[in-house]
Amino acid sequence: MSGQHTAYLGLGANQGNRLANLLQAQQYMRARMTIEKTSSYYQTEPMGYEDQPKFLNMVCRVTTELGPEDLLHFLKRIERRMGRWPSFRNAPRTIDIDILLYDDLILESEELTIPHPRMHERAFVLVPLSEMEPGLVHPVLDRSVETLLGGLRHWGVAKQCMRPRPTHDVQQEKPRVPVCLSRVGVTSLQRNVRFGNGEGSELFQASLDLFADLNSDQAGVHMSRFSVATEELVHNLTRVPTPDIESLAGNLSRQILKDQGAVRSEVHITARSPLGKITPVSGKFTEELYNLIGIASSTAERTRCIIGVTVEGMTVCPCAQEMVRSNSRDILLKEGFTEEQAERALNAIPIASHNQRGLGTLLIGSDVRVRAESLVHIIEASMSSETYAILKRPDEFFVVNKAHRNPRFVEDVVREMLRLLVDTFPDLPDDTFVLARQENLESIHKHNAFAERFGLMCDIRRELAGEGVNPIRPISMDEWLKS
Ligand SMILES: Nc1ncnc2c1ncn2[C@@H]1O[C@H](COP(=O)(O)OP(=O)(O)OP(=O)(O)O)[C@@H](O)[C@H]1O
Ligand SMILES: Nc1nc2c(c(=O)[nH]1)N=C(CO)CN2
Repeated sequence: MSGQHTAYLGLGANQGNRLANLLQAQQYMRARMTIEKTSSYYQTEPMGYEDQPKFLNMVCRVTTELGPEDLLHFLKRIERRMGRWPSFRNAPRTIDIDILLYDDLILESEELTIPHPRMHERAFVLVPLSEMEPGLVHPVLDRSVETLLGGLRHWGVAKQCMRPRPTHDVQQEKPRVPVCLSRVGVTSLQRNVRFGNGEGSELFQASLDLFADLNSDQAGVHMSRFSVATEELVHNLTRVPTPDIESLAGNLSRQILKDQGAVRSEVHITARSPLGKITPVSGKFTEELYNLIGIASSTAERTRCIIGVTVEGMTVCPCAQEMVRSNSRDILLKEGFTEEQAERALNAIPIASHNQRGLGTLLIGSDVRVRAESLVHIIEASMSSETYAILKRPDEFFVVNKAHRNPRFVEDVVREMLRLLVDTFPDLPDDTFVLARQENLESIHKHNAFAERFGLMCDIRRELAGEGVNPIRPISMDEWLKS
């Protein structure tokens, strides 16, 4: 037999920690099958040999590639691994796993009978099975599980509530330290998210930070329930594709606002995204990963969204390059070159300097849609050189040469990003929020170098046009999101 088969398995335990045994058995089973559905857990009176502790029973539906005999042997090995050794029929056990049904198979061999020869007379099998699939038909008796159960006189089974029931709600209690909190949240929640539309969607690995600002009557309590509610919300909203990262951030923030009765909510999503590129000289295809960023903030009145990217590139230090150049000039003069010859030589060849991996970030808050890929290209073009995941020798030379002909400080990169942004998107409205940031992982220092500019598009445009600086302090991202 090959392919996938559907089987129903009955599990029982009446020794040791019964629930732990049933859960452990399922964990072992997953190595060779997918557990598609499980019933509740039932406390059941022992049948057959009655002088023994009560059982905990459950059934599950699985799919497996194992044939019936191999499945039986696999299950028996799990039973042995869990400390069950052959004993008398119906004896107490740490775990018992029976094959109840296997596709529509009817089989009777020396070691295996399918359907299980006693399943139709056992309430500890039929009750959980009918909870899961009442209409399932016994292929030999040609009756549904529900009908078979109706024919049993004594059941002796009781559904178990496995959830702990706390006597009081700790999260609603007055805190021991009487200080109000401003906001609560969940950070670094890792999820796979889908972006796309009806025609197709792509899977991205994402990290989410979610916050709710508390109003005065909530501010005194803990709100740690937030994390449970939020995990569920994120699970539900990320199962289906969303058109883009800002829509997902917006949907999440609106829902948190509603669910938590918060004054304001804020969601930050970072997703690792691929972008295809061709290497500059060898023409090889490479896939670069960059961080796609979606931020949303919701109040009862409005939702503000920001989209952006963080991209890696390379910068060369202009300051060190100037020192090397001046030193090289002195050497050339000492060697007998004239001032003019030395200058010509220095202009003709690249000059050494230290260089670093730079992280450039551009964030845009606007109702006008900006493609993330466009921002990636703007950031890359603002550094000394873009970098590539794959570099053949000629590409490596190209990147080093380009970077050394194009030295830039972090401040230069930020200014260049803004110049290119304004030039590339002349239609972005004046009230668009912009943040440009460069962080260099310095190679000759132990610290990073950092520069940032945030504010409104109208002010940046005015400055770029040489029309002066707005005397009012530029609006920060936090202020813009809250405005
Ligand atoms: N459908 C089946 N599922 C599991 N074992 C089966 C099945 N049909 C036959 N057997 C055989 O029954 C043997 C005894 O099984 P097991 O030790 O589970 O018995 P038991 O749990 O004491 O009683 P019961 O079979 O009534 O549940 C197994 O070694 C196996 O060869
Ligand atoms: N309640 C209950 N009784 C049993 C069980 C069981 O799993 N539950 N298993 C048996 C032998 O497989 C015999 N008797």
